[in-house]
Amino acid sequence: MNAMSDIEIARKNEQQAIKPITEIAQQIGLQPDDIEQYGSYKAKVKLATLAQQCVSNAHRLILVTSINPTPAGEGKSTVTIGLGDALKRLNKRAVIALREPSLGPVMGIKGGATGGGYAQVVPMADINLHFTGDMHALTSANNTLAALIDNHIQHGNQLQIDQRRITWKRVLDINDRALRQVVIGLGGPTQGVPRQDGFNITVASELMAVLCLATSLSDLKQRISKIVIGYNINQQPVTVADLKVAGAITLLLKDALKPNLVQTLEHTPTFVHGGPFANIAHGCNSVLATQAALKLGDYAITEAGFGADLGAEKFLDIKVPQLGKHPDAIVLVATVRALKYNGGVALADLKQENIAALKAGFANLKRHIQNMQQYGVPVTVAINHFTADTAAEITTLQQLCQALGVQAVDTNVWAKGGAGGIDLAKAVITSLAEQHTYQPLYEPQASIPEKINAIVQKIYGGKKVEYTAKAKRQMADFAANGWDKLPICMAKTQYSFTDDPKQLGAPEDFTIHVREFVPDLGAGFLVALTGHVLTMPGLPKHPAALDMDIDADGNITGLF
Ligand SMILES: Nc1ncnc2c1ncn2[C@@H]1O[C@H](COP(=O)(O)OP(=O)(O)O)[C@@H](O)[C@H]1O
Ligand SMILES: O=COP(=O)(O)O
Repeated sequence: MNAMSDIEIARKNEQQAIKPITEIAQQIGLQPDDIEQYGSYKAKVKLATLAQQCVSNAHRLILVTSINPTPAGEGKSTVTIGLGDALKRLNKRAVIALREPSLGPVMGIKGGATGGGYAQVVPMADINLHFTGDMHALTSANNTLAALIDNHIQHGNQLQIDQRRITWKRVLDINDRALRQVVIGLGGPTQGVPRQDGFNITVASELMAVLCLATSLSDLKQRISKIVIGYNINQQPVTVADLKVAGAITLLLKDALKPNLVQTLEHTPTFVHGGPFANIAHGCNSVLATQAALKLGDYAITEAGFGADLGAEKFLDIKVPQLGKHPDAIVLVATVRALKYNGGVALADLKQENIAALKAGFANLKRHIQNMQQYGVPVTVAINHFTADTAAEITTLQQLCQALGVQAVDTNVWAKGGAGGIDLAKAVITSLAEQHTYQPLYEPQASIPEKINAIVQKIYGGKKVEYTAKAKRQMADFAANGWDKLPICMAKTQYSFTDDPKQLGAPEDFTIHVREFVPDLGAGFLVALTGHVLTMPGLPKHPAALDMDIDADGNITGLF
């Protein structure tokens, strides 16, 4: 009999075992008045409730990251959920914090963001589709700002905005390459002012990053005020505050700011909030959700997108200063399949045993281990077990990690849920007892090139950085504006330490090419666009949408 799909497992659980969200909230001390229900199984937590709680030093933060992934992903969300369930089985007060899905990957190639197998959060279809409306609120807020910019130009352009230098893009939460470059305002004087524009995917919007880093409604509005939407005819920055619309944009996000509460298949409380990708944005769920997990549980388990060179680096160097707490342990998810892929095996051949390729691809995991150890945080490797993995491959991988002094735990949460993560949970608990001194990668007052060099040389393993003439001009302008003390958010391919998605494994002595910067002053970081990374992905030849369906009774297939 074929294994049940993610959606089938979730549907069976939702019919038989899912608990009312009020019971899940009560598990972590939240009363009905502390939450706003969205149906029986989803809720938002009131900001006033969260503001009344405090983070105890006894509470532990566990960050889950991974090696460079195959296109399908290597199981960070799955392992994060399974680890939370395993800690709960060990009678620990575990609370999970995840990012929320974008419809782009859901309809595209990656699928949802609710874990998989028996390590999932539910209600799975609700969360992966429209959830509590946060993505739609962000899309509306972003595009309302875009409309207000063009309206300002239409009605006299008092701020003398240079329509050739508007950096604020429209967004949609869809992978749609046809919208990357568009012309708007056609049709004559009453239809707007013609100009070139384009769409990003909603999760790449600076408003997503602002929502994920804001710690209150007033902080949200202050951050929104600082957003640079473009430049005037004297090439001076124009902000949302200049347009006097920060209040309106904040108003549109008043509910989206509240963290969403759901549960795992094993009823572990889980906050799912904010969903920036880690290749084109900072890749971390919200500060508010992570703080909620820390305040309401003894063990907060959270994840950051793609490999540790992206999501974890951005968690540690961008989110931690806002969160006010660094991870007490890091779990690095590795899969035999992705290591063989990094060792040169084609996607179609990853199910065949190949010890030599595993050993070759191990260089990728080794670099990620050493990178995370640079921050002074104990690292445990979670081997996310796939059915095709052989005993020889698992043993080889464990021996290679042991030679580095790092424990690699065979983790089977996809197939067994929390029961498959007990060994990992015990290893993490042991690592939490290790004394350590946290060491950020760079100091905030370092220059932009110094910060980027630190990331490229200490994390990516590269040798140098080349900047286009435009990027060099921007760095000079940023220094003149006093923006150069902000952290850097590297926009780079998720498949490689380099900015070439085909360079797998652990390349050395390579150059990173920065083509331009985007100053996200609201979020409080500078985005460095490298290589050909896209902020509006396209759909693949066979998008997941082709395999989706819903029957007359509402039963969904093809969602994963
Ligand atoms: N051990 C496993 N065996 C089989 N499929 C898995 C396993 N772990 C994860 N998956 C599947 O792989 C996909 C990616 O998992 P996910 O946890 O979303 O990865 P990430 O968060 O790293 O992107 C999901 O469809 C999930 O069901
Ligand atoms: O930003 C990407 O996140 P995943 O690694 O969860 O796909």
